[in-house]
Amino acid sequence: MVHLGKTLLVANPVSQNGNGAVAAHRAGEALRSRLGEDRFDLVMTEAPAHGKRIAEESAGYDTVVALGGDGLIHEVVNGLMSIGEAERPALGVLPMGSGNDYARTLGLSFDLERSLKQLESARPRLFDLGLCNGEYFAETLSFGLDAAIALDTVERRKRTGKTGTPLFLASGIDMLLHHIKEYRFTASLDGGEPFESSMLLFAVQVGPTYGGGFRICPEAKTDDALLDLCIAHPPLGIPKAVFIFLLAKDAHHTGFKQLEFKRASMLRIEFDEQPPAQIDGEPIPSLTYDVSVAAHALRVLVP
Ligand SMILES: Nc1ncnc2c1ncn2[C@@H]1O[C@H](COP(=O)(O)OP(=O)(O)OP(=O)(O)O)[C@@H](O)[C@H]1O
Repeated sequence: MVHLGKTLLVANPVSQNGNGAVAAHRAGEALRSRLGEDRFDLVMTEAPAHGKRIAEESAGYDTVVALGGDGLIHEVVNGLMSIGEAERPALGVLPMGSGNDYARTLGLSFDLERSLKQLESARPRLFDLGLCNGEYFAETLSFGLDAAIALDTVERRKRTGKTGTPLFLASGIDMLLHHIKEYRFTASLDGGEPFESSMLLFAVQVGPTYGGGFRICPEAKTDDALLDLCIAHPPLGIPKAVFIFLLAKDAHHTGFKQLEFKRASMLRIEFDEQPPAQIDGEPIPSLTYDVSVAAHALRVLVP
């Protein structure tokens, strides 16, 4: 644990429907006793966007551990990336979200005691980030149907208290049945000739999953300096769309001819009409998206 160095724990007390608060105290006690009083601090986020501001000020630390879900990790990553490389702390994660896609990509347990043990023996590795319209993403950026699902889960969780896969399945089925829509776009990959097309879903992934474990780009690697894309083209009827969506949970969707898989380190997408769009589960509304990979940009602690 000494290898974490001076450590700041940034915890979202409202993550996972409020479980984050108790988990933060437990993790805080464990880390403080192992690292020592003078090498550990804990700050709870007080509102959306606070996690980013805390991380922006973390240059004196060796490690910043985010305890929360993908939303908090997104904020902390963006805060860390505002610090110059030489002073930038490494990122650690204690998963306490409802989707936990980044934690899944890192191979972390969702059980706090186990993830604390994993952090103890973790080693830093340089991982890629995505960058979209000036905002970094750790795992996922997507447009259309899958973004509508991701954004719907936030409202639905408040309404129903559902979390994890049941939450994403409920949102997914509802969006597929009632909100499936085509969007026309012009895209250019790696500075190449722009092409026009239509999509129902367009995912740009650093890691393989989104939506609480849907393996949309199963081959995506976090350190290959490339973004993995999955584009679902119309026509795609509702029954088939539901079928493919369910198959994607276990990465059995890749053979369908409506799905196109690509890799790029840079892309520009212009939509005719603003689609639902999410970046690590948070909305990112626009008509034009300039996306690139920030290769090996962040030291991340992995077991
Ligand atoms: N004290 C707070 N009060 C209200 N919202 C907060 C607070 N701290 C952070 N947030 C916001 O809570 C949102 C959700 O947090 P987080 O991602 O940590 O958990 P989650 O939604 O349970 O998990 P996941 O993103 O994996 O589904 C984030 O957008 C964050 O900005």
